[in-house]
Amino acid sequence: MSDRLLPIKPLSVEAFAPFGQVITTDGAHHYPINAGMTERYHDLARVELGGVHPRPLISIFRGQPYPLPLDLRMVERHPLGSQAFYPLADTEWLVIVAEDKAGLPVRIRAFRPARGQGVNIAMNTWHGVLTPLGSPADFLVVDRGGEGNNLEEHVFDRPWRIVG
Ligand SMILES: NC(=O)N[C@@H](O)C(=O)O
Ligand code: NI
Repeated sequence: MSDRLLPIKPLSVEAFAPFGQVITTDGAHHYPINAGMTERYHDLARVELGGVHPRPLISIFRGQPYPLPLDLRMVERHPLGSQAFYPLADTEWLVIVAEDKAGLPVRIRAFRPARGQGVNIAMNTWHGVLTPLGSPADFLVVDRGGEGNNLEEHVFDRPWRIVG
């Protein structure tokens, strides 16, 4: 039983700003295209592609749900690129991120996105892996491909318990 508890907060643009961007149409710059038949919500997040011969990847992650309370044992980061997740259906899920201090994750946060929200996790930002809740869910993922190692993991000596 972990003695370190982590509350879940609602995801907001402001709270997530140190970790990347919230992908949402709320407040986004948008304009009509295709003779007015389509509205473009433009340039919602900053895709970062670093390292050697980088290229953007578009994938679908079919995530299995995690139970709450959840014992978080590991966070990871991608030193060579950002990673965006957008749910393809109305899904309960968590976004777990942390600040970095001397190469270690600190001040961990757990956010619960609202319907219509996704995230773009900035390059080299500590985060938990994709964490659906309640039922399996598909997410569109945009991240970085190319040469080099783009994954660093940190295993906590004591897990953090994320409570509902
Ligand atoms: N490893 C991988 O592709 N997925 C993780 O990066 C994740 O953030 O879920
Ligand atoms: Ni990741």
